[in-house]
Amino acid sequence: MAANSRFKKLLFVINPISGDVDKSDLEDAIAQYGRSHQLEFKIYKTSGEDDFKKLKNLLSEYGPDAVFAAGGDGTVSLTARVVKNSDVPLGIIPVGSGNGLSKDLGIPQTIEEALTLITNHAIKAIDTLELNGHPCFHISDLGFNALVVARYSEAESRGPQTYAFIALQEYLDYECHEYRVETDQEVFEGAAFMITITNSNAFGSNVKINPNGVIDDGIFEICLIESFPKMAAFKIMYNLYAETPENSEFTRILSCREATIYNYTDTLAQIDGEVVELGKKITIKQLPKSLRVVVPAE
Ligand SMILES: Nc1ncnc2c1ncn2[C@@H]1O[C@H](COP(=O)(O)OP(=O)(O)OP(=O)(O)O)[C@@H](O)[C@H]1O
Repeated sequence: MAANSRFKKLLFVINPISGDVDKSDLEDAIAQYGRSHQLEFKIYKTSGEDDFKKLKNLLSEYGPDAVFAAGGDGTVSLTARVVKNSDVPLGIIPVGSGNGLSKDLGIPQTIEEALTLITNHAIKAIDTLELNGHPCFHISDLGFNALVVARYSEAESRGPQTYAFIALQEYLDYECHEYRVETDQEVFEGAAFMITITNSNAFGSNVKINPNGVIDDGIFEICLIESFPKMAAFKIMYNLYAETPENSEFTRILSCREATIYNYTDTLAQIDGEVVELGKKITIKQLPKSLRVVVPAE
């Protein structure tokens, strides 16, 4: 991890709708921080249409020292795709509902504190993943959670209560699906409740699906929750929150450098909070140290 030079010119990507909160305070806070630290900056507000292309153009025209994503995991993922494989680092101001990657990177969770990383930070190069060519910067999964994410994206209200309500409704009738997971180390074949693919540790909800994952070690994890009797759900959840998934006989973590998953029934998949069509054969590739991120100085 490199301690880094001062940023002088910044691009902020603000999602006006993320986390269901008004962003005028955020814009005021950015303007104030910019004034007091003599920063040149631009704000790009996402529209949900063509943002990737517009941001790619803005990145090359404006030439910022860093790009800060102010939104939830979807906005972070959009901005990460824009700066990936460039020298421009990604900063995060967490103003979504989950903010998973920012928590895993130790980024402060208030706007005021997150802004201080502009002037006092380190830069870390992290590994990212691709699932059938779709980039993943935090967590992907197949099965139960992807179904809940799909229903949540269509829900009229947002927030953890809505998510928990949908999860409970879907859980009661959920049937596990059959998969085959081939990694460079081992093979799993059987029914699973969900399969999570990640370099990171926890979902935005703080469920530690992969407590020992290291985001820049060249290795990623496939976390299996195998088919289990409904009565075992509480114990599984307890062990996930307690960071002891190994205490549950229904969870298993495969560490690997590459993998192929056969999703025989083509169950739903989600990548960083967005539902994606991946088909029945999913090839997972790791791209070591392919994204530079702004993190707290040590
Ligand atoms: N101006 C806009 N109007 C409507 N939708 C938008 C707009 N800008 C971005 N979006 C949509 O917002 C979604 C991304 O939201 P994001 O993930 O950042 O916030 P969130 O869902 O509240 O937080 P989290 O992912 O942390 O739960 C994308 O689907 C994107 O298309």
